[in-house]
Amino acid sequence: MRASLIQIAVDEGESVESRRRRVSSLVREQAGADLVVLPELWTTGAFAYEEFGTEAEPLEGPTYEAMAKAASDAGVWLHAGSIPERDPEGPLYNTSLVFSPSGDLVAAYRKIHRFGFDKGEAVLMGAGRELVTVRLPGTTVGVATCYDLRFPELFRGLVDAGAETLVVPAGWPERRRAHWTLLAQARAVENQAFVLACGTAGTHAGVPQAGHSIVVDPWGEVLAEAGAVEEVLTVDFDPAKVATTREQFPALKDRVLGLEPPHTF
Ligand SMILES: NC(=O)CCC(=O)C(=O)O
Repeated sequence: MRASLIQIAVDEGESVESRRRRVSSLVREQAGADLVVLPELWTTGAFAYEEFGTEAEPLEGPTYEAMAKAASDAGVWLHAGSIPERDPEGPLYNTSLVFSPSGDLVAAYRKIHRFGFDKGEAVLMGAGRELVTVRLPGTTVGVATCYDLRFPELFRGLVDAGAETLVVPAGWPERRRAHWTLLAQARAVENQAFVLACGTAGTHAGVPQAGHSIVVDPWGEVLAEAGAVEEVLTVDFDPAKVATTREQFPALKDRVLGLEPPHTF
């Protein structure tokens, strides 16, 4: 299976419309890949809080239209990263979109863990409540977004739902790049799954982005890692390695569930 992670530079000098056109072209150039992955909130930037409201779009808005067309033009499965979604009956959401090679929307995932503690995304957006997996030929993909990477129970839920490949679009800052790499490897090892984590490059809202998109195999080996600037990271991987890893080192089968409540002495 060939995956291309497009690590987009999200800088303030470029308009959303221009970036959308540029990203559409980049997706089209990936014809021949099986799966293409884009980062989190690449239209605005994950830290450009002031733009969430002004650039929010309905689920089937301009980014949906552009990405559906780009996926079908390229004939690829496209995890189009996330958009600030305006729900006509609710708050904004940080929503990921997944398209089939014919350009049909096959999944939408509203980010569950919002970043910012008492500001930013955490107060400007609503929280999703549903885990999402998508059946692709050869592998079941579980989706999560950026800050979700810090919450192992979400990923274990995806594995329990059949996920073998974990796809994580992000807008991760340079300041915490060490956490990004470590957490991507940890989620791969503990879940014996591939992790495809696609971040942004550039600087927006004064926050330099980490880049360093990464693909990790179920044994925790880094198959490919991007640098700091905009780049397409292409990797070939064998989804069957999930089953062999889980058979040969069956740690997932040793889980002990339903423990008694803690005993405090
Ligand atoms: N956009 C995000 O979710 C940022 C997450 C982050 O910076 C962190 O977890 O650290």
